[in-house]
Amino acid sequence: MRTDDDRPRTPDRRWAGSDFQDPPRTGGGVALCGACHAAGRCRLGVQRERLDDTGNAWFHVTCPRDQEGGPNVAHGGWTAAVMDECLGHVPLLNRTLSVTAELSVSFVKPVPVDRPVQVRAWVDRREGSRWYIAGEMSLLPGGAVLARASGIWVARDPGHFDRHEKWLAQQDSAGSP
Ligand SMILES: CCCCCCCCCCCC(=O)SCCNC(=O)CCNC(=O)[C@H](O)C(C)(C)COP(=O)(O)OP(=O)(O)OC[C@H]1O[C@@H](n2cnc3c(N)ncnc32)[C@H](O)[C@@H]1OP(=O)(O)O
Repeated sequence: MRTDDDRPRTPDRRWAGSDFQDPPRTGGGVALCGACHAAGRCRLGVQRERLDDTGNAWFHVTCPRDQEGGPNVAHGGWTAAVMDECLGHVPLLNRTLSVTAELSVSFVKPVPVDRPVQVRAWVDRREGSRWYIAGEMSLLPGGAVLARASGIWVARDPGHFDRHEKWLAQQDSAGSP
């Protein structure tokens, strides 16, 4: 009987012909990752995104109730994931595929669930293939800062995921230690 562990690992047809630099987007302009494409929405609660003409990227986000940690506040993992997602969309909004190499998050205040918050993200600088990106999450409508993040995203060519599949197959064929 086939199990999840021996399913074929080649990317399925959702990615066929994709250049990974122009992923599917929601009506609110939100770029969708693989699992969220299947769900038809960003499961983290990112509802709108846009890049303005000064280089700032703006995101409207609501923490879903199923990401609650303490009473009525977000799990810290949700906050970190949203900052990874939003900051990682900045290269995509500039038509560049990248992956997160480093991410640092400061949790300034608890993030309320079921209440819209805003994330602003921007490029601090670029060096070689590295994008140094920062951002902050703030409460609406007052603008109190809830979280700050910064990190490094590394630009990748579209062969990144194929190379990973080959690397993984090599690991598997090497057998257990
Ligand atoms: C698809 C549509 C979805 C659509 C929508 C989805 C959007 C999702 C947004 C969230 C993004 C993610 O979570 S991505 C998922 C989480 N991240 C990952 O899976 C990444 C896993 N790590 C890796 O693949 C690798 O370690 C890399 C690519 C980061 C680095 O690989 P590498 O083999 O070392 O690459 P290499 O060519 O030697 O180095 C490239 C450049 O990166 C620098 N570099 C390498 N590692 C690091 C590091 N830890 N911190 C800083 N810089 C580093 C090197 O100095 C070099 O700079 P220079 O000399 O070129 O200047």
